[in-house]
Amino acid sequence: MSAASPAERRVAAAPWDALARVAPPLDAELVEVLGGATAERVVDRALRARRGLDGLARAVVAEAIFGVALWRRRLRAQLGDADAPPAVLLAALLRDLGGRADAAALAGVDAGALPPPRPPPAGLADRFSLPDWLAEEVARAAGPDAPALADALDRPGPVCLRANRLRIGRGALATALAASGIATRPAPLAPDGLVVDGPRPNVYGLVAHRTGLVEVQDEGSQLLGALVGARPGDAVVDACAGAGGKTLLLAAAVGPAGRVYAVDPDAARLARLRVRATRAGAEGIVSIEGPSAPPELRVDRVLVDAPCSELGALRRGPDLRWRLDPATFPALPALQLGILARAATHVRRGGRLVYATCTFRREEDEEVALAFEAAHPEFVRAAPEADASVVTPDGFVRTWPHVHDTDGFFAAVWTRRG
Ligand SMILES: C[S@@+](CC[C@H](N)C(=O)[O-])C[C@H]1O[C@@H](n2cnc3c(N)ncnc32)[C@H](O)[C@@H]1O
Repeated sequence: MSAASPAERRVAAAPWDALARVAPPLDAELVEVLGGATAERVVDRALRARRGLDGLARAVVAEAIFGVALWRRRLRAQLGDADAPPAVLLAALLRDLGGRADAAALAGVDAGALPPPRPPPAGLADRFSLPDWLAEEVARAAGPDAPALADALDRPGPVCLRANRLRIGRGALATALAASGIATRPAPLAPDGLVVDGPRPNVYGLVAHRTGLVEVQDEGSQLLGALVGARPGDAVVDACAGAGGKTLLLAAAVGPAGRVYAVDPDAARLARLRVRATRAGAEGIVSIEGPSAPPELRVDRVLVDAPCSELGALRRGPDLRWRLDPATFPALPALQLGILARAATHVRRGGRLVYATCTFRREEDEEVALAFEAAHPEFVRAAPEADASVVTPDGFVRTWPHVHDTDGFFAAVWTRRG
């Protein structure tokens, strides 16, 4: 068995002493999260029901609920009990990953309820608490790096911010954040990105956020937006805009003289996009509800941030892996190829097309890109304008949680023959 991994050490570093001050115990919340409720919402409700808690106790409530949600498979394996009650799983989290001798008392269970400790499991699925199908995907995608990738998916990742160029530059934003006690450093892969150093701040409570100076956006997501290469005055189609993470970046790049057509079939996501656009002062966004833009529209650049299996974004939630249904994956490549081919019709001659996903499944990534190229010789693969560390030998872009400390993204870039 190898030494403790960063994700395992992270559990051991939590301020577990504070759990003694958490009342009532978290049993009901642990039942909810193990039953399939969204971990973040369960934590919110748990904290609202215990308003008097100090900061450390609040932090430990989140660690306990997220920890049991994430590590459930590992804990059951170490207990040798697939039906262990939630409070016993919490005690096992504290003992077997947290290294706490007082685990049973802190978790509020009888010492006799905990079987003797076993050595940590060696297999990828049990050790890193992955469903079997995900362990197979991780092993297939990362080969000998599979334990490192699995470990990175078991950690929340840093908070990455994006300076809204319409309102402020990266350096000035860093100075403003420092004045609010938030230390940052420039994100190496994203020109407008700042990675937060130190404790996770409540970014949404900041004046800088309310006034549209800053967005929370993973560094890899910012990199994808930058690959589009949008310039001031450009017209861009964001073919799968969703709630607008990349739309807002594109709107900042094209500036007041440009246009971003934000297309998505999901009305609720587009509504969120419009609220965010107003806050960001992004006036050139035209939202289009539906599967595609009007057929006659021709633009300089098109981004297809396609719906996908989202395996590269699993560190965003400790419960996500248990809610995904791999039976839905085989239908994705045909959907992705259809969206890509339709969106490509909007690229003017000489214009640029970017296809992106947040997964590391080749079937949704390289294989979709290669099938598109084979059917559309008018699109020529272009060298991505990105740091060499994210460009694959085939000329695609790939970011990895365990290598770049970003979510796992894929991208392909083409130019339409002039
Ligand atoms: C990966 S998400 C987009 C995330 C967004 N670009 C961002 O940066 O925040 C994929 C989006 O594709 C949309 N979508 C689903 N089916 C679609 C289809 N057939 N055509 C176009 N978009 C679709 C979904 O509603 C979802 O918002």
